[in-house]
Amino acid sequence: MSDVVRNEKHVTARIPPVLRPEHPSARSLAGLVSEFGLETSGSLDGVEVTGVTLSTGDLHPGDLYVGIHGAHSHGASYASAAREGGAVAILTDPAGAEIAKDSGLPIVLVDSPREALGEISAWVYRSSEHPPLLFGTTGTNGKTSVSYLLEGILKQLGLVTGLSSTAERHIGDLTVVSRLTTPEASEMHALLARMRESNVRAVAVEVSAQALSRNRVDGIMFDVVGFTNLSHDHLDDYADMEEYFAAKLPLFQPDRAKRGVVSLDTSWGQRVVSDSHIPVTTISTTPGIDAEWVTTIIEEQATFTEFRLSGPENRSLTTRVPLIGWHMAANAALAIVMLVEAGFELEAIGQALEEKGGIDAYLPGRTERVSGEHGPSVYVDFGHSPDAFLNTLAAVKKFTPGRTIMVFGADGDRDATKRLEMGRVAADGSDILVITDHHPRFEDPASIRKTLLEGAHLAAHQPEIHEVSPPERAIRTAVSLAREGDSILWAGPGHQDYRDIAGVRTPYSARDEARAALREAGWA
Ligand SMILES: CC(=O)N[C@H]1[C@@H](OP(=O)(O)OP(=O)(O)OC[C@H]2O[C@@H](n3ccc(=O)[nH]c3=O)[C@H](O)[C@@H]2O)O[C@H](CO)[C@@H](O)[C@@H]1O[C@H](C)C(=O)N[C@@H](C)C(=O)N[C@H](CCC(=O)O)C(=O)O
Ligand SMILES: Nc1ncnc2c1ncn2[C@@H]1O[C@H](COP(=O)(O)OP(=O)(O)OP(=O)(O)O)[C@@H](O)[C@H]1O
Repeated sequence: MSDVVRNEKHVTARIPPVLRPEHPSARSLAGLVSEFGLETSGSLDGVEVTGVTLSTGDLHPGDLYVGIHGAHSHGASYASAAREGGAVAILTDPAGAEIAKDSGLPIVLVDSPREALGEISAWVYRSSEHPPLLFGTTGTNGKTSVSYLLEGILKQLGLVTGLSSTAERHIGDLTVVSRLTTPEASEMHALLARMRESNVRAVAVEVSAQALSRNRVDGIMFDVVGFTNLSHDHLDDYADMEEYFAAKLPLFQPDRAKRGVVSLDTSWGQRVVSDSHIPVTTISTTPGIDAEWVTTIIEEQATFTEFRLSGPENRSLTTRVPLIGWHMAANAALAIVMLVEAGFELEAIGQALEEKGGIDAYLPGRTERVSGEHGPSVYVDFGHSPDAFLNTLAAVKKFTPGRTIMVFGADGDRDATKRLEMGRVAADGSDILVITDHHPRFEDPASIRKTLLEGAHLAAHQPEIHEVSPPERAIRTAVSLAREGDSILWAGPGHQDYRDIAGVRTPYSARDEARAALREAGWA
């Protein structure tokens, strides 16, 4: 029951905690104000700051509470609550200063608190002093995978590592489930400070487009950044693909990163190369694409993909990634070249990997096989875009002598324009399709399913189609239809431990549901 919070109305999954330094050092507020040349009101005498937060829900005594103009309210309206919780001052914009003027807290004024947050948090937490090696990965698909693979290889090279991803944050052996893909800047710098306490030497950070648009990695200089690919997603946040692409680009500029590695597997990669102002090297898995590093698939098995990575000066390495699909080899190769760009010798990487027969990494909910020796193979995956479906279905089909059954739904209150294409790609690549619900949030799940069905009917290939709600029933339907030799791909939920139903985080694990469905069907 430790991951579950009960209240009178609902059972909700616990919101994971923010990782902060255990022994923060106090910094004088007057020092901060003079360092950044800021205007203030109220007395700063003797005020010491030990942390920074954007949210009263995460507040610690000694915090500088930062009031941002949010989508629903102005953070400054919680200034009194922040003071009661032990905040020592508020940093906000002029509108926020007006709102917070009677809170009794000293006010530090900036034009844009979000834009100031990264540098100020870095100063408070001293996180940019002697930083670890920092790797940042962006792109539509593969960010989490590249980050876990980077972390795995760095561990094999003997380093104490850290990870910030959609699924989890890691500090050495400590694991905490994530909230956002990329945490807010105040949380990011707190995380880096905590990592320093644990002697972390290298950190893999997943950087979403939203993070770049919302200043979440400000105050960080990445040693190497990587670009995986760009395809249709997040067009609820961005007007079109051009705008979505433009949101990713700042990561490849000198104020954020020293070097970059860009995959040319989607044509957007070439655009990153042209528009970046840092030294970049290129990589490709696609035959015929002219890149400095080339990945060639050598062998594909149900438990691994073996590939050769060849680069400049006749350097090459052959290794295995413990995952299926060319895209996972592409992710692993990108991670290796990012390490080379950070100064690791390819030969040393090869030797370290050889000791375990390849890359040693566990990626929760990324084409994760949850079935046993007998019965259908069941994979739970985090794919929630047409391109992710395409690649994952192709990988699963390679190891499926029988029929491919796909179970999926779509996010409510997120990019609705991709739903038709998700339905079409899913239908094209499967023999049986079970359309179900994912996180409906505040949308009507039946209307989401209707659009997915319409998309499925647009496909050139028409599988047997079932519409089953909720997903607990859908996976049981899929298992009941499956035979030995068939595969079930359940795309969407991946590692997640809850479903968002009308704003309530209902505890839920697709991996556990799938295992239960198999057991009930006698396939345990
Ligand atoms: C849409 C969006 O960006 N929302 C972010 C925003 O919340 P908001 O604007 O709705 O905040 P609000 O409710 O108006 O409140 C204003 C401020 O008052 C604070 N507050 C509010 C209430 C209270 O009691 N006390 C309090 O302190 C809030 O923390 C906030 O700072 O500011 C919050 C920081 O305080 C963020 O956590 C929150 O991210 C939400 C959770 C979110 O879902 N963001 C999405 C868009 C996102 O970033 N997604 C990407 C996905 C990437 C991928 O899939 O590849 C990601 O990186 O995770
Ligand atoms: N290089 C790739 N190319 C295309 N699809 C991929 C690639 N890597 C992973 N995928 C697909 O995308 C899904 C999500 O992978 P991953 O979590 O690594 O991506 P992500 O960029 O972190 O996604 P998100 O932004 O949602 O966190 C996988 O489960 C798989 O279906």
